Amino acid sequence: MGLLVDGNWQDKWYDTSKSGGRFERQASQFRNWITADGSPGPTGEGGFKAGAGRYCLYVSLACPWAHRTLIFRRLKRLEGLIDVFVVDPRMGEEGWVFGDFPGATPDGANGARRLYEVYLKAKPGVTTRVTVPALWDKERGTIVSNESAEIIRMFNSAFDGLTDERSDFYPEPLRAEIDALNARVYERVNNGVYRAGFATSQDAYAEAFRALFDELDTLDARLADRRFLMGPEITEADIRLFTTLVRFDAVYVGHFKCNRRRIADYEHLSGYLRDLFQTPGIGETVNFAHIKTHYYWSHPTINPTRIIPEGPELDLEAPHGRERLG
Ligand SMILES: N[C@@H](CCC(=O)N[C@@H](CS)C(=O)NCC(=O)O)C(=O)O
Repeated sequence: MGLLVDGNWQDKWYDTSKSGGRFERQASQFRNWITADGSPGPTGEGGFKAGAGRYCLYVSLACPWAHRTLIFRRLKRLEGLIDVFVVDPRMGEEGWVFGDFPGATPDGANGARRLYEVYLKAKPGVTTRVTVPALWDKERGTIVSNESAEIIRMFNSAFDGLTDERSDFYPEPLRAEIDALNARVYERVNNGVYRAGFATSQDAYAEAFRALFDELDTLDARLADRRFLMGPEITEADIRLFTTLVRFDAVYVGHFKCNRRRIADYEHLSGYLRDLFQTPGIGETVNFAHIKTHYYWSHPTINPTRIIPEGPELDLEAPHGRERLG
């Protein structure tokens, strides 16, 4: 775990000393957008036109943020257009590296050994954390974006002219409601588990823990009479929640001490998680070996022995009976 400072790699854990033990996630730095015609997107500069084979994605199969982009790539049928390179789940003193863990790949675009080399190629002298996902442009030799929330929006529409896939996970009439829900879920759930797990004071942990479980209760109630968060159809909000829920019982309950309840114990969230897992294109992107190995191996301040638990047994394949909900 570390970061680049003026282009130099420094092996450093998150600094929580100035925030009362609270983990504060830094904003992503590369914020350009791929668009259908290459015009600029909401942030950054233009010149990133959608094209087959021009872009590739660096991901970890362990990472919930990168996982969003993998699901969108699949649901939007972009596999033939955008290659994926998968880092080793064991993130050590050199940060993310390309290694030999089963299911990891070499860097087929830049031949790097460590992901930070790719960041340096994009911007020599940069000061940044080196995170996944990162969307690479082979033509311009730079990172288009390392912000998953924006990469999934690009995938949702920018390549539609090149595929026959017209599904829309961010439909116009639902946008305001999706944005509002995303904001709560990001703060309290997606990032909430990290705020609990990376807290270095009891108060910071307790604060994150309570907000997380209060929000899970609210979401559970919301799902009592609707199949997905916005109703009968899957939207971006579901995919964003899914990648946290699917890691919850396997990792966050134990490793991040998010243990008031398991997802399996929730009346509606449990079936909802199974429903999404069994949706074609979604379950196939889940790799529990990468997920468990990453968290339990890569955070020595939390788990110094690096022992990876054998359990739990999960039954995500079980029937969920949610089709009848509108
Ligand atoms: N805001 C980013 C966050 C990405 C992120 O933090 N990824 C983690 C993996 S789960 C990472 O690469 N962490 C390495 C680090 O912070 O040094 C996004 O959503 O794309």
